[in-house]
Amino acid sequence: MTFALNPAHDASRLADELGRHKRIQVPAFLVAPGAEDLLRHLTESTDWRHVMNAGDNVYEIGCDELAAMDPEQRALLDRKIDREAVEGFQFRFDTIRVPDEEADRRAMGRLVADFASFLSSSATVDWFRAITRCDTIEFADCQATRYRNGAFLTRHDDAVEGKQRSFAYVLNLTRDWRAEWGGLLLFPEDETARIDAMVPDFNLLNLFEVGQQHCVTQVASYAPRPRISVTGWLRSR
Ligand SMILES: O=C(O)CCC(=O)C(=O)O
Ligand SMILES: [Fe+2]
Repeated sequence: MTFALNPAHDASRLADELGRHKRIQVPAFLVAPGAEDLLRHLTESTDWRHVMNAGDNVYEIGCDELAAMDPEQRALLDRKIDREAVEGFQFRFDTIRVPDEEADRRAMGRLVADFASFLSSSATVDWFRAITRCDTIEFADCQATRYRNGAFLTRHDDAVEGKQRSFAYVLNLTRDWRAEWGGLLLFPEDETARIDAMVPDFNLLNLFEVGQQHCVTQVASYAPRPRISVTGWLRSR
């Protein structure tokens, strides 16, 4: 599969909106078959890793190992994570990571790695530079994420020393999602009483400037499907 940007995007309108609001949503981001293939590929993938943090440390475990955990140990882990999430930075979700280097992406030989290469190609980087009015962007890093029931990511601002991230992107792939299923991207500093939510949708790109507090609300216990996306940051080297 070769990926292509939807030719109907109006780059200067998107750039104006992003300049004004520091975040935009771009529906129908890819020419549709590319997004369909990516969703199928990720839905069928069996090598997802469950990642979670304890303070500054990140831990991961195969999703099959998580499922096979002793129930008491699992309950302890869940309780610890929930306690930390109350006011701290905490996350738990599933990931498939894509390496940053083009040669390693090729060697990975998977559609999600091809997508990362497409995002980092000179034509797509030029498009991102035009939309963001940020000429320093050189490549996109990339991971697939899957938020199953109970997954979440508390507020944070994506600014990490040395990573040179300018904008975050999230290509949402899940179809027919309902807001009450959770998995909403929120910007909690907007206002205290009333804030906007970005609801997942198929082939919908969210793009936002690094430095804004944001979070992903917990996917409800009753959500019938996982929230699947491909996400990362536009970076310079
Ligand atoms: O999945 C999303 O909507 C946002 C993800 C995010 O903020 C992150 O991975 O840092
Ligand atoms: Fe983030």
